[in-house]
Amino acid sequence: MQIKFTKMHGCANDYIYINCLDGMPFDPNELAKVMSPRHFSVGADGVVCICASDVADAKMRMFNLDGSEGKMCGNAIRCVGKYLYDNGICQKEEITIETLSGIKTLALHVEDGAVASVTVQMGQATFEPKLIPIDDTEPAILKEIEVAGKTWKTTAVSMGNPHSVIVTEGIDALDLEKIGPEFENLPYFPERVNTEFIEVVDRRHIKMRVWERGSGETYACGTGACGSVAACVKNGFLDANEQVAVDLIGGTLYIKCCDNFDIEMTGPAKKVYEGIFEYEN
Ligand SMILES: N[C@@H](CCC[C@H](N)C(=O)O)C(=O)O
Repeated sequence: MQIKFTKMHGCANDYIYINCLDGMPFDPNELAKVMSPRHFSVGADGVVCICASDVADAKMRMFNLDGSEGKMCGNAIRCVGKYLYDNGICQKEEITIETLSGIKTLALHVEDGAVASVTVQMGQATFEPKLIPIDDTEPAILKEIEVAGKTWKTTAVSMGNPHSVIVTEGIDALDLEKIGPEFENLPYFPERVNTEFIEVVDRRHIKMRVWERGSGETYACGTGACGSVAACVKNGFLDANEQVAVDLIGGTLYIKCCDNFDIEMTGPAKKVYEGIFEYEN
């Protein structure tokens, strides 16, 4: 079977985008496992299928490198907006996308006829699973966990998908290939977890590295950046209603967390190339 695809990325969190508006003639979990491995195949952090929706302009389904399905992907949803606009499928500057964690509204920022960046209303961050007691009158109490012989403080946040946010120092030196899998598979998170390692630079600026559930270390994670800013606001490191720059290996995302923890994310969306994959299934 020949599968036409477009390689795109948001802050170097790269996925293989497949137009499934007329149907999906393959098993997407299996396809993600075949197309994603770097050096042996197309190579990406996973596969994103752009599907028809009855309730929004389109539906996004995203699959991690290991074939597992994610409920939401902040970097991919911006690229889906760009794909729909630039290909003349939906040429509105405000569009809606259905995801497994609800319908998201996107504002597309168009330059020279093509989408350059996108602002997404990501919905509300919630402090779940309730790994830590949350008292609205006090900063969140960070849960102490033991991983790789060290004590870390984590705040669990859901952006529709699960995140464990760790504020620490010296994130550039962390050996994520070694410690990442231990965090991903902590018993607190039966569905595994995405883990963000954060350094607070100042009240408008943080640095982040991420170990993603199902994909390993990626150069950026949109939902992770949103969850991290929410956790930092909850714990008093950052202020609500201010735009915060989140520096990732692959670029910068701008995140605003409102008083009620509704989150807005702005970042780039880039197309790299189109191709045809010969799928021997
Ligand atoms: N890179 C993503 C998140 C992808 C899904 C995640 N690995 C999960 O399984 O929850 C983003 O930009 O948000």
